[in-house]
Amino acid sequence: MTHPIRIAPSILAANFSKLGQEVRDVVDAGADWIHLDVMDGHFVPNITFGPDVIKSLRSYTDATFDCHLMIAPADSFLEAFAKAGCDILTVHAEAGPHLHRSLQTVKALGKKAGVSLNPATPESALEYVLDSLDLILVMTVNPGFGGQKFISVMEEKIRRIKAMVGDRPIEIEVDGGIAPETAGVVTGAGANVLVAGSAIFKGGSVEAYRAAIEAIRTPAEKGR
Ligand SMILES: O=C(CO)[C@@H](O)[C@H](O)COP(=O)(O)O
Ligand SMILES: [Fe+2]
Repeated sequence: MTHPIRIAPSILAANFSKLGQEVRDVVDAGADWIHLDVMDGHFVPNITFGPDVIKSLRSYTDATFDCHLMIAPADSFLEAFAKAGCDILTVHAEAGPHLHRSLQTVKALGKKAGVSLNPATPESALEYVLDSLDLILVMTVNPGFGGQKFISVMEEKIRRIKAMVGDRPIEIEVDGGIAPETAGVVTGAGANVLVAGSAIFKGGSVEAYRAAIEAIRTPAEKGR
């Protein structure tokens, strides 16, 4: 199944003092989804924001809220993120303790379910949960921070995941170091959702965001 290319700006790189306006501006500039990086200072060595901040952003746009949960364990917080207005809840396979149960909980909350894999985690971790998934998030950097370099061996991993997915209607998302230079590489390997933080938010205006999104979308479309 072929999904459209989607550009999902990560607000981790936005101006946190005016997040609502940043979300509105980047959607006006052509963003398809808003990527929300939730970090707990335990699963990853950084802390960001939780469901209350997401809830306060919900009134700024109808765009899909794509929530990347870098928290362990995630299960006791899933309901709060669902109620905050997230559309997709992605948990890490490494966060445990029961990945299958986490995915069933997300589905029971009426949300789309995603699994993310750290760079060192093999794609075989997905084998027995494939039929519960709406999205697979391939980390192309180690999670925790924006502005890191794309790990090029992840191209092969995306390719293998694309083959595993087959005809299932699962979206393949990539996250970390996505920029005009890497966009075509990841879509050529099979990804269709491209998260980008620093490559989009560096400009600070709607016009700059529009140019940055197009600078990723064009090679992403060509790379397919
Ligand atoms: O999940 C993460 C980092 O853990 C990402 O979503 C980053 O926010 C991406 O930032 P860039 O690499 O695009 O600057
Ligand atoms: Fe992310």
